[in-house]
Amino acid sequence: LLSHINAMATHGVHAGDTAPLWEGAGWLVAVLATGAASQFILARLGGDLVAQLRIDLSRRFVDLEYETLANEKHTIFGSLIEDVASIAPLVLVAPLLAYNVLLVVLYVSYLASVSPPLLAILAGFLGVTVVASMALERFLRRRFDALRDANEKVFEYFRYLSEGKKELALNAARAKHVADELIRPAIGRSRRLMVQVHTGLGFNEAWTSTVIYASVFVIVYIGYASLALPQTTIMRFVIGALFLSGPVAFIVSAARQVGVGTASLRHLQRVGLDLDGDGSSRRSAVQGKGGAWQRIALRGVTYAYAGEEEGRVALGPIDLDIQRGELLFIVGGNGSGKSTLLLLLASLLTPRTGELLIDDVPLGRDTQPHRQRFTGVFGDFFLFPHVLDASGRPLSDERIRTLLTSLGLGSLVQVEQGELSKLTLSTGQRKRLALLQCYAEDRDIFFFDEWAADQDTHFRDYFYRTLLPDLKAQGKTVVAITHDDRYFALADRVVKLESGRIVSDTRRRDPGVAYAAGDQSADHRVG
Ligand SMILES: Nc1ncnc2c1ncn2[C@@H]1O[C@H](COP(=O)(O)OP(=O)(O)OP(=O)(O)O)[C@@H](O)[C@H]1O
Repeated sequence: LLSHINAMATHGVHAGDTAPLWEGAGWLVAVLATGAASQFILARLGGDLVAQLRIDLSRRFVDLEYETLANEKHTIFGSLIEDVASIAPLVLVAPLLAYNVLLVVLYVSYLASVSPPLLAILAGFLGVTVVASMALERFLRRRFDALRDANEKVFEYFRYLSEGKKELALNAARAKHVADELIRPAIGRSRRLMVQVHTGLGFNEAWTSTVIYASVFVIVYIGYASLALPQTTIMRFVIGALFLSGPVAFIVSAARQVGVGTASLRHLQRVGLDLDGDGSSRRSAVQGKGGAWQRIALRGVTYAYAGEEEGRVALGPIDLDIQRGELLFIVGGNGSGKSTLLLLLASLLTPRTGELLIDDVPLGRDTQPHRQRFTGVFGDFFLFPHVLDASGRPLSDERIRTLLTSLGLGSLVQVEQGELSKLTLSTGQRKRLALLQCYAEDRDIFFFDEWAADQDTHFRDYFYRTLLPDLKAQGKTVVAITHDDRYFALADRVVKLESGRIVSDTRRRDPGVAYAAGDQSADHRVG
């Protein structure tokens, strides 16, 4: 089309000659057809790439160690929203960039056929633009990273708004503090950085189009004044150079998506979600089974959370042996390390020093099979609506209904194809639903982090006197964190923590006795 327009412009058109019109129309149809086809292919490719990116990212979130984000829940929230949203355009723009680079190559080869000396002048101008753009990109890179971090802070404060809604509704002074002292400055910082980077990029775009017009101006001038080229050559070249400005402008403007997207890629790398890494090894182990065991032991284990001051440990050093089938209570004051101990036992945290042994064999690096031995309810548990068995299959509706009834939830929650109808219950009722999930999973070790704290007296009693002994009777190992001292006597063993150390480890001499006296009423037997 370009060459046809050039031929018409340089040779002229005779009055009444419709042939060039038809030829032009033919070329335009070809441009439309190939343009539409390429856009369709690009859209499909872009859609596939974005979908693949989302699948990859969510898989990596699943694979990511709990420990990595233990202190930074807002990071995961922000990454899922911000990073996916900004990497997607980067992925989408990649094929378009390739397409425009190809156009540039085609136009340049056409221009080379028109006039190599004029192309050399144009290349000089474009070279300056490319070098200036690259320098700007390097300069803005740190700003883009700072912008990503500033947005992270904004997300953290947004979380205050959703999770602290009730507190904020009650306390106008706090609501004002969050809005004026936290959110507004954080948004202000993000806005400043956004203005800086987009001003820089906008300046670069304006500069690039000026350079292209300047190059056309200089080409016309030098073409006539110094190189004494024929008018037709200069005109053909100028039209070609103006065609070239479109793809060049696109490539320069893509720097926005590239800048934001690569900042998000670097952010993912920082939080351990590197898209280049290979998560397949851990994924392959997910299906692994725990295997038979008799004793889990911690030897000289210490743990310190990231960001804690040097030398301060949350737990340890600790030595602890747990026998299969034991009903163990972990007790102690707030912050004494009970939850941390539980996370270490389940190898959700990795000891800083010491090791976890299964039947005297160190656990090693592949912790997945060991984790499959555990099911339980964390202090800050999350409730999934789908009830699955140990191998991930939906539990039968009939079985779920039986469990719901035994947990006093039969009339509150319906079930259809393994999915619970609602999770919006009271805190105590939600904990019972969480317990239902544990029964569905039916693993070797059941753990409970202050499960009974939100239960009414009846259910609390039922938990300690019926549920826990039932689990033990089924051969399960039970580790329960508790403050309910009136039930301590029901455990086989009570381990007490203080300031991260075990200060007492008491075993009952006759583990059978207390259970014989326990409440075994049929209407509350689970399963
Ligand atoms: N995610 C975390 N990041 C940093 N420090 C933590 C984190 N979780 C716990 N800690 C610290 O580790 C220590 C032990 O905490 P842990 O939650 O294990 O105590 P706990 O005995 O379960 O307390 P509680 O009875 O209040 O639940 C505390 O000093 C606490 O400040």
